[in-house]
Amino acid sequence: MNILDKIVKDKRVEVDLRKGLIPISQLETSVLFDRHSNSLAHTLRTSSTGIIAEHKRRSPSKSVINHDLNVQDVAKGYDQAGVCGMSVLTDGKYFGGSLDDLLLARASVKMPLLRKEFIIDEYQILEAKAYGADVILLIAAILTTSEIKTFSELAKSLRLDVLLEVHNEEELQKSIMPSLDMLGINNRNLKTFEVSLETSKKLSKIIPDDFVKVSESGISNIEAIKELRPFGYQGFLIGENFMKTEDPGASATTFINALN
Ligand SMILES: O=P(O)(O)OC[C@@H](O)[C@@H](O)c1c[nH]c2ccccc12
Repeated sequence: MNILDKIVKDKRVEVDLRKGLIPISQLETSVLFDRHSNSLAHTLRTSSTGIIAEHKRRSPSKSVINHDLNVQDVAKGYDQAGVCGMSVLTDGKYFGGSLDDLLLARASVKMPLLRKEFIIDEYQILEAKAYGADVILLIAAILTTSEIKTFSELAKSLRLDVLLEVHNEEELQKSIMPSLDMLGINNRNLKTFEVSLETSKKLSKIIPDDFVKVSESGISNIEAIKELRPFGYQGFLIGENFMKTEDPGASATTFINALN
């Protein structure tokens, strides 16, 4: 079993437990459920930098990245740096995150927040809304075409943006549909952890222009961004490069200043 299969197997158990404890009717009464969300796709379309900065304490590929920070400090730092949005990992077992991280980030900043999660059930989309997300991630490698359709349409009905992540042409072909806002090309293969910017370059050619293109993972310098822009990318998702430093916000500021 590869790591992605393991994560999904654990996730199904976790989601069933959550559902048993907190009914959907309770999620819908959250004060955040009626909050007007901010569109990340719109922000990226009008931005000159396109940086989406991630909060990630650890990962299966790198183990510990940073366990010493408060998510609210990281969020405020990223906000001051002028990033377009923040991605908050909410998976606990493999990434050391939680829905509380999302809630605390929401309480700290107004910018678009992405719930970075392995979504396999509609329930998690309602949770995303209830905990203050503006955007959800859907990972094509773990979903069927019909799930992508149902999940993205539910997200749209809640006024959440949808970032659909793919790693190869087959995943892209099975996923393209009008209920998506952004297409994310993951430079990291989630099954083998191999990282290559070539993945973004190669797949850019077959992404229709209606979607905002986001390049994800393994971006560690501004040269990578300059290399990817000519391929039509308007969004760049960066985690470890910022999170491995003592002050991710300051690192994002330096990075963005160098880009301008
Ligand atoms: O830390 P990096 O290499 O900059 O990558 C960030 C982000 O792209 C990565 O965390 C990610 C992309 N897709 C995912 C899906 C699940 C968990 C994590 C991810």
